[in-house]
Amino acid sequence: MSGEYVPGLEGVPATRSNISFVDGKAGVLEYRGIPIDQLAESSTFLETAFLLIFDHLPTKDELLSFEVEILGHRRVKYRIRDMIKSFPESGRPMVALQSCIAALGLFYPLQNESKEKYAYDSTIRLLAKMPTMVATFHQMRLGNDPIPPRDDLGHAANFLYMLTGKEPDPRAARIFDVCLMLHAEHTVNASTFSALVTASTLADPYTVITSAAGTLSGPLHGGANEEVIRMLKEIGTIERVRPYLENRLARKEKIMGVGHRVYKVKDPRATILQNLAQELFDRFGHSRLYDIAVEVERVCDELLGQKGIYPNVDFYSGLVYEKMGIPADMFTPVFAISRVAGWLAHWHEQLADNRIFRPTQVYTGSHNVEFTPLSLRSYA
Ligand SMILES: CC(=O)SCCNC(=O)CCNC(=O)[C@H](O)C(C)(C)COP(=O)(O)OP(=O)(O)OC[C@H]1O[C@@H](n2cnc3c(N)ncnc32)[C@H](O)[C@@H]1OP(=O)(O)O
Ligand SMILES: O=C([O-])CC(=O)C(=O)O
Repeated sequence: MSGEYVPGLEGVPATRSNISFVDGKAGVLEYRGIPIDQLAESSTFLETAFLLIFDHLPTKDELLSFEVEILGHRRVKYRIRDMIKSFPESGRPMVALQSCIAALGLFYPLQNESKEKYAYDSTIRLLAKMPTMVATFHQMRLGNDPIPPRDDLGHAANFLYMLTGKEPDPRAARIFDVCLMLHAEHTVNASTFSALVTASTLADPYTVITSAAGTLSGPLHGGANEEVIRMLKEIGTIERVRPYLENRLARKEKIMGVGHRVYKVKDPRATILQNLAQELFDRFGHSRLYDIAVEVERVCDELLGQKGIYPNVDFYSGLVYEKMGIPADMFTPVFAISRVAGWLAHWHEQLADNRIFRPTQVYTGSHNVEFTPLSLRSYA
């Protein structure tokens, strides 16, 4: 075994998995072997979640009963709503979501049921309740009562309704459902790795997903979608794109929404999201931020293309969400209500062949250092 330290574990396999596949040079992403563009064209988020978690496309009956079960678990206990009400309105929605997921573990501990039933029920609860908890926090921070889920609306449409208070246009709801599918899974990314590590200790599923959600929130990972919109607004006009990017690079700052550990070409999800953004703008009115984003992509290709840095999934998603009336600080929670499908799939896979994660380190400290009594310590 090599003891070589690899920063960021680049290229180091951390697990064996048959859930998804990425070819970063060809720009290919597959879930259970199915290319992402086929799923985006023909599937739904819940069908894709079933595929990821249960390793096959559901039959009609399987899909119906999965959808019905999720629909039946959308509501959250009034004590969770009370807890959310006590959160500061200015608090970050990802922290609120993380706290809510952890709290689910208090209300739904493993009791007398079999581990298999508990795993299944927890899977349904997390998929069903996370959207409601995200929307509840948003309504409550605005001083409103939470909007209860509507049984006549599908998963995506119901979330948009609970979040914005408006029933979405059916095509907008379908576009949002495709966004959920595109974000559902992506091999051993940072948050999934967190989920695997926590799962490997045999922690309960709510703790596993809490770990993963915390990791997703960072600006180098899922938090980048929010940063992209801020950046586009800060740039403000097409003329300012090049000087803005050049200044940022001169200060050695990253450009948000571009670059990827695995993709060295444009992320296939960014291509689909860009097409969805264009469709939304054609139907519901143009966004000047979209023109700025296209120019940022063009100038980034010029300045960073030779390093293999191109738009990732976080680059165009915020433009789609903004057009749907989703506030910027909700973009990462939206990512989480989708990615929970992938986290759960990896949790199931890890438990099927578990060994606790316990890597090693390259120690760079001293040895046999003599203890200095407090009265003699001075670091001036
Ligand atoms: C859902 C997701 O998680 S998708 C990723 C979302 N994150 C972002 O959009 C944040 C911006 N992007 C980044 O910070 C990075 O590209 C990451 C975190 C995604 C990948 O990081 P790593 O694989 O560790 O790449 P690393 O940071 O080592 O960069 C390699 C080189 O490319 C440069 N680079 C990478 N990304 C960027 C960027 N966004 N802007 C400018 N330069 C970049 C680095 O400066 C470095 O250059 P150097 O070799 O001349 O020093
Ligand atoms: O794979 C990664 O490192 C990040 C990413 O694109 C994702 O999690 O969707």
